[in-house]
Amino acid sequence: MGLVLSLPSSEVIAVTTLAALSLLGIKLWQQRSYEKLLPPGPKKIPIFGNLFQVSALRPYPQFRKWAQEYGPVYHLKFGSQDIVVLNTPEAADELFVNRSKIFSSRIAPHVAHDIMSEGQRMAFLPYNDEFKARSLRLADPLTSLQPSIGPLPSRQLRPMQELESRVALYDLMNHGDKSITLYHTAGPNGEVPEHHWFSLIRRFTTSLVLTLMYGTRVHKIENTPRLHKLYRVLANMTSVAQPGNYLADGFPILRKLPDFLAPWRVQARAMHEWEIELLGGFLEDLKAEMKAGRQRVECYASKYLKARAEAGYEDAPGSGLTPDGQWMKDKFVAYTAGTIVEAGSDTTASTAHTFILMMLSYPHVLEKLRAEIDRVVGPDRLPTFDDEPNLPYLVACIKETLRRRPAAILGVPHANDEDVWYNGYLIPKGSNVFGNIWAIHMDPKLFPNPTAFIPERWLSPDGKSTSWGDGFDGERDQWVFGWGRRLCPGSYIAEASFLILLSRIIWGLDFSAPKDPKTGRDILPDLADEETFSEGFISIPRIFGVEWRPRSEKHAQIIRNEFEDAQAHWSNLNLPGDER
Ligand code: HEM
Repeated sequence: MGLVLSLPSSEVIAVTTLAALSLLGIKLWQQRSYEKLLPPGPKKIPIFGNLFQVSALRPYPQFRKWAQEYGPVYHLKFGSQDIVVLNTPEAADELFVNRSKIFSSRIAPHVAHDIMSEGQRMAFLPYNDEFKARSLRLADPLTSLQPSIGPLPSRQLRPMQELESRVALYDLMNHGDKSITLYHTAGPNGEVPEHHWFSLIRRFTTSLVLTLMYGTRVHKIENTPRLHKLYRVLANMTSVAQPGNYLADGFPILRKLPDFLAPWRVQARAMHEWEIELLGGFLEDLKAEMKAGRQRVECYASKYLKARAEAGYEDAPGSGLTPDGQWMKDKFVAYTAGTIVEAGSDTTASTAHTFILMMLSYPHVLEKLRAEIDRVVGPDRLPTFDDEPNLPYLVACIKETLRRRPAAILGVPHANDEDVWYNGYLIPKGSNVFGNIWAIHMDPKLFPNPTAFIPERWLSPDGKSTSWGDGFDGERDQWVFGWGRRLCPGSYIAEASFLILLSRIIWGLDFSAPKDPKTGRDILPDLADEETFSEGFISIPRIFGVEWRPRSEKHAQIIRNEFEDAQAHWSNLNLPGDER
C-alpha cells in the first residue's frame, strides 16, 4: 500500500494558498524584473496597458508629449502588444537603418490586414518571402517603379508629371472661385466634394499613379464613381489600420471568438468585398483590354501580367503566391498595384494642399518664393524640371511643409524579428516600433521655433542651395518618408510632383483665402488647431476654400496653350483626353 498523506482540510487549504501566493509572487517578481529591462514609459494598467491613455485615431500629440518626458525611446503596451517609440533621428537610424536586417518587418494590424486585406496589402506585409517576391518583381528593370530608394528610375515618370501638371494648372485657373462661391461641406467620412479645388490636385496625383500602375489616367473628375471610391477606400484603411482602434489587434485571444461575438470580423470581411471590387476592378479591366489586343501605355501591371504569362501563369486567380513562390496571384497583384495607387494619391495631394495653406498663412514666404520663380523662369514659359537647381527657396518651402505637417505623421511602424538591446534596454522581439516623425520634426533642438514656417532653415549658409536631404543615412535631414528597407518607394516621385506642380502654381496663379464678410479677415484654418487635420495614420488637411485666378492674361494664355498641347500628347500616347 502506498503512503497516504492525510492532512486536515484546513491545512490543505493553507498549503495550497501558500503555494499559490508563492507562485504569484514569483510571477510578479519575474514580471517586475522583466519590466525593468524595458525602455521607460508611462504606467500601465493590468491587461490593457496604455490603451486608454491615448486617442486611437489621433495618437501623435500624446506620443510627442511622452517623447518630451521619456527621451529617445519609450515603451508602451496596447493589450498584449509591445509598442516601442523612437524619438530621435539617432535612435531611429540605429535601429531601422543600421540594424535593418532585424527591423524591417511589420506587425500587421489584424483587422485591417489579415481580414480586410486578406493578408495582401503590401505596406503591412511582414518582411517575408511574399514581401521579397513582390519587391524583386517590382525591382525588375522592366517594370516602371523601382522598389526602394533610387532616384533614377522615378525619372521615367517625369514626362507624365510634366503633362499632368499642365492640366492641373488649367483646372485650377478655370476653377476660378468655385471653392468659395459654392458652399462646400465634406462628406460624413471627410469625402471631398468633386467641385472643390482639393479634387483638382488629387486628380493630378491619382492620375500619375494610375498611369504608372495601370497605364490609364484620370481624365475627368465629374461622374467618376471609381475615383471617389478610391479615396473612400483609402480613408477607411487609414482608420481601420490605426493601432489601438480594434481590441482584436491588441488581444489575439479575441480572434478565436465565433462570428456572432466578433462583429469586427464580419464588418472587415464586408470591407474586403467592397475594396476588392475596386482594386480587382482595375486589374480585370486591364486584363480584358490586353485580351482584346488593345494597347495601353506600358505600365507595371501589364508588364507583370505578360511576364507572369510567359512563366506559365496566364491565369492565376486567388491570393498569395503561385506554387513555385515566384509570382503573385491576381489578388496580390491587385493589392500591390492598388497599394501604390492609394499610397501615392492622397499623401502627395494633401502635402500640396498643406503647402497652399502655408503660403496663405505666411504671405512674406509666398512673396519671396514668387520673386525667385519670376527671376529664374520669367513670364514667357512654364517652369520645368531643369529649373530645379536654380530654385533652392522652392525646395526649402516644400521641405518645410513636409516637416511642419508630415502626412504619415507617425510613419508606418516596423517590427523586429529578434530581441534587441538598445541603450541598455530590451526591445522585445515582435514589438511594433514607431519612428516618431512628428516628435522629431517638432523638436526645438533640431528645428528651433518648430511650429513656425521657416524655409530658410533648409538653405545653405550662402542661401543658394537646398538638397532634398532624404537620401542615404548620413545625408538625411528629414524623415517624412520613413526609414531603412521599408523607406517609402515613392519619395522621388512625390518630390518631383511637388516641384513641377507647385512651381507652376506659384508661377501662373494668384490665390487667396475667402474673406469674412463681417470682419474682412481671411477665413483660413488654424494651423495650431489639430482639428484642421483629419484623424487616422494619414493626417491631412480638411477642405478649406481658396480663390484662384491667373496672374495676368499673358500667364492665362500660356496655361491654355500648354493644356491644348497636352491634349495632342494624350492622343499620341493613346490615352484619354481631358473632359471638362
Ligand atoms: C508626401 C508623399 C508621401 C509620404 C509622406 C509618404 C510616406 C511614407 C511612409 C512614412 C512610409 C513608411 C516607411 C517606413 O516603413 O519606414 C511609406 C511607405 C510606402 N509608400 Fe509612401 N509616401 C508618400 C508618397 C508615396 C508615393 C508617391 C508612392 C508611390 C508612387 C508611395 C508608395 C509607398 C509604398 C508602396 C509604401 C510601402 C513600402 C513598404 O511597406 O515596404 N508613397 N510612405
